[in-house]
This record gives sequence, C-alpha cells and structure tokens, in this order.
Amino acid sequence: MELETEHFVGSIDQGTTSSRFLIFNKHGEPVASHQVEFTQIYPNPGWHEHDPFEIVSSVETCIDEAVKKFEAIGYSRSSIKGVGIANQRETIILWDIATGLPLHNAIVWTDARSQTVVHGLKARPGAAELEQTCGLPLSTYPSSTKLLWMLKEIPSVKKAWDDGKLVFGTVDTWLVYRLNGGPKANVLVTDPTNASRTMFMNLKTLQYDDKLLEFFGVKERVYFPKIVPSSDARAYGTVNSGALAGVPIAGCLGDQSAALVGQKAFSPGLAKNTYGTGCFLLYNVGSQPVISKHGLLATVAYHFGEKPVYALEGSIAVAGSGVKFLQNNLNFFAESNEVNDLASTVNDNGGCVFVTAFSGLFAPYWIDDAKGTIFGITQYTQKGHIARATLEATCYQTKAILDAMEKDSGHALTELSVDGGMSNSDLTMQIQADLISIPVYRPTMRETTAFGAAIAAGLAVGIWNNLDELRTIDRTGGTIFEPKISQQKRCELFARWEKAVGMCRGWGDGN
Ligand SMILES: Nc1ncnc2c1ncn2[C@@H]1O[C@H](COP(=O)(O)OP(=O)(O)O)[C@@H](O)[C@H]1O
Ligand SMILES: O=P(O)(O)OC[C@H](O)CO
Repeated sequence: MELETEHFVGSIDQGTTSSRFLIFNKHGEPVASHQVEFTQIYPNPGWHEHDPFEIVSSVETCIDEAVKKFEAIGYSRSSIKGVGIANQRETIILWDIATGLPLHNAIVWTDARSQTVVHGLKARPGAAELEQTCGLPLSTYPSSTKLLWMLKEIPSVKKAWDDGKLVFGTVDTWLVYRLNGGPKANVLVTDPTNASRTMFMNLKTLQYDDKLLEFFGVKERVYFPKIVPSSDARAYGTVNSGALAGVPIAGCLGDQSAALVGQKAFSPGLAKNTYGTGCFLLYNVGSQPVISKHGLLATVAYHFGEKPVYALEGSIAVAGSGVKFLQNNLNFFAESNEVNDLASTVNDNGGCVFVTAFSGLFAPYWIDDAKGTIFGITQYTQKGHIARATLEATCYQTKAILDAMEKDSGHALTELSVDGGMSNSDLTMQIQADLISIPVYRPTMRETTAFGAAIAAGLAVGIWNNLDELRTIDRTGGTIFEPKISQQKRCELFARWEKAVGMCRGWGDGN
C-alpha cells in the first residue's frame, strides 16, 4: 500500500564526463539510477568539445533505463512528480532559433582556445570593473569568452548572428529546450546559478546587465534564455517524450551549486568540495554576494524563494580529469579506481610535483599561460610517483583555495565536506586532510549533486515544503579522514607546490 502513495522526484546530473539519472524518495535515498559516459572530443591542444546531441541522448537513455529499474522493483512511473537538472556549467551550445539545430559542437568549460580573445578583452576600458558586477574575472573559463571566439571563428555562427537567429545556451538551457521538444515548444530558460557563470548576469539583480552585454558586444542579435528561479514548477516546461513524458521539469542548478544544496549547506559558513572532472569548493556567504580579493569567484548558490543565496567559489580545472589523463593518454591503468593501487605502490611523490594545468590554472592563481608540467623527474621516478603527484595536485589547489577563502571571509573551516567521483579515493582524501590540517568528511550517500537538483525540483512540486524539512534527513555515517602529518611537513610540501606553480608560468604564452 505504502508504495502506491509514495511520491518521488527524478534528477538529471549532466556532468563533464558522464550523465546520470537518479530517482529519490522523500528521505533523500536514491532508489534507482542509471549512468552513461559520453565522448570527450579534444580537436587541438587545450580544446575540449562535446556533441550536443550526445549530451541529450545520454540523458534520455539514463532516464529510460532508470525508470525501467524503478518499475522492476515495484514502483510506478506516475509516482515521479517532477524532474530536476544539475549540469556542467559555463559550457556553451549555440543553435539556430528556427531549426533548433546546433551550429557547432559544445565548447566545454575547460576549453582554453579563447586565450587571445581574453587578452584583447583585458585591454578594453572597464575590464577591471566587470568582476564587481558579475563575480567572475576575465579568463577562458566563463561562457562569454567562448561565445566571442565562436562569433569570430565559426562562419555558421557569424551567419546566424547576422540573420538574427542565434540562440546562446548553457547546458541547462539546451537540455530543457530539447527535453521540451525543441523548436515546437521553444522553451528558452536558465537559472541564476548557471547564468552567473556566463559573465552576462548582474549578481544583485539576477538579470542580464546591459553594461556587461555592451562590454562583450552582444547586447543585440542574440537570443538569451530568460533567467528564472532555480525551483519553479512551470517555467521549465515538461518532458516531451520517453519514459517520463508529461512530467514537469521543476528545478535547475549548476552542478556545483547543486552539490552545495545536496550537502544541505544552507547556512552561511557551510561549505563543500566536489571532486569530479574538476574540483569546486563552494562556501555559503548568505544573502549578499562577496567579491573576492584573493582569487575566488562570487556566484549564486541557489535561488529558491524570494532571496537568492550566494557563495564564494574556488574552481580547480583538473581533478578526476587528471586521473583520466593517466588512464587514457598514458595507459597507466584501465579503470579510474586503479589509480589508488598504483599511487600506493610508493610512499610519497618521490620528489615529483605535477602542476596539472592542462587548461591553465584556475583559482586562486588564474594563470592562463601555464601548461601541465611535472617537476622533479629523475631516474628514480616510477609511475606510482606520477600517479601520486596527480592526486596531490588537486589537494594542493584546495589548500590554496581554503587559505584564500579564510582571508576573504575571515572565517576558517573546521571540517571539509566532500563528494564527487574522485572523493571515492581514500588516499586522495587522506592527502587532502593532511594538507589542510582539518578533518575531511565524506558522506555515505555521495550523489549529492543529483540530490541537490532533486531538492530544487522537489520543493517546487511539493515533495518537500521547505528547507527545514530537509534538515532532518539523516547525514550520519560516512567517513572522516583526520590530518596525520606535522605542521612542518605540511609547510614544506606546500612551499614546493607553490614553487612549482611559480615556475610553470608562461609556457603556453602564444603557443
Ligand atoms: N576511485 C576513484 N579514484 C580516483 N578518481 C576517481 C575514482 N572514481 C572516479 N574517479 C574520477 O572521478 C571523475 C568522475 O567523477 P564525477 O563526479 O562523476 O564527475 P563529473 O560530474 O564531472 O562527470 C572521473 O574523472 C574519474 O576519473
Ligand atoms: O563536471 P564537473 O562535476 O567537474 O563540474 C563542472 C563544473 O560545473 C564546471 O564549472
């Protein structure tokens, strides 16, 4: 009997490496899920693309397969009341308003091809003030510089612009548009957490800012999606076909905001660090944005009710993608989790420091002319040392981000909550605790990104009535990694890392 009255919420987690669909009950437990990895396209050094239709088909496959599993254990698809979306941010897709067809592959957030565009923009009057309005520094990372590169370099994009047919979308907008049926329904929306990664949105008004659009020269001739709250039962339309046809899309969050929500970091001072393809530390600063003085980003954490909540963010471009690099490019092992066995064949990094700056270095350094560099290789160096140095790179950057966050907020974290694929590595989490000298807490339920999007949708369709109801969801269990090394050792290791960062500057300049 209980099964029939129970309601569920579905959640799309469209990440950089894979897509997933999970179905959650109101206790925050995933009862069915499906995951699909999709193709990573690297056409040139520093370039990174996705096929827009493969993004959609991977999501549709995940929905259909997860619903099959859900029904196989006795539930009915009609008990799924809404769907939420969490998505990789900054990645852009451009399409034609009339046909609904993409004009190019998606340019992924890691892609560094807009370096020359960025240098040109930095020389324009007003460049230094942009961050005060949108929270992001000029770099290859946000969507704006990718759009400008495409307008300059891709003839079909230029033509669509000339013809007044160009639609700009981040992955959330593209997914919502396609899931609603494309040009037939023509639903063009985004939420403030995604829009805050474009450099086009004013952090305070949560709307496009004329001055920002004018700075980038895109005030006219582009269809921008409407910015709507992250939790809304109507604005995102409904799923048009497949196993969940007719179900409302009721919530949408950039994946890192979703992970903060999924960790239930609803109060100022709470934070999380997600180790996925990249690694992103978000710190809840409450109802006013804080513009960083130490290399962090100001971003929207979520907008559920009347007032938005903001976060300070430390973004690291390479985390799990470093592990994938050892796996796919260097053939060190066949599966990601094997990195831990390999890194455990040695006691330390053997003097190697790997600055994994494949796309330049992001927070808090913002060095766009760095390239991946391994320092300290000798005849003694083994694969295990390189594997260990790869894991350490993300942990050092997290330490640098926490230092910056403490300076910006005046508050030191006493524990770091973690999630994401690479947080499955016990070795990495122990190294992390050692380097930051506070405990690292890894929850048992690590699908926090998907859970965050489920919360956004679930609040809109009445699975939960308010955030207080969510506070009671059990977060006990999980693993705590305690720091084990001395302060002196920690300082020595970090000083070597900082030296390596200083020495990797400039390699990519003009190349
Ligand atoms: N046990 C593990 N140890 C180290 N890295 C891992 C492990 N499991 C997964 N990863 C890495 O985590 C990443 C996938 O994490 P995920 O959170 O799914 O990322 P995304 O959301 O970006 O697609 C991959 O890059 C993979 O290499
Ligand atoms: O795919 P992830 O989980 O590394 O997240 C990507 C970020 O949203 C990029 O800003």
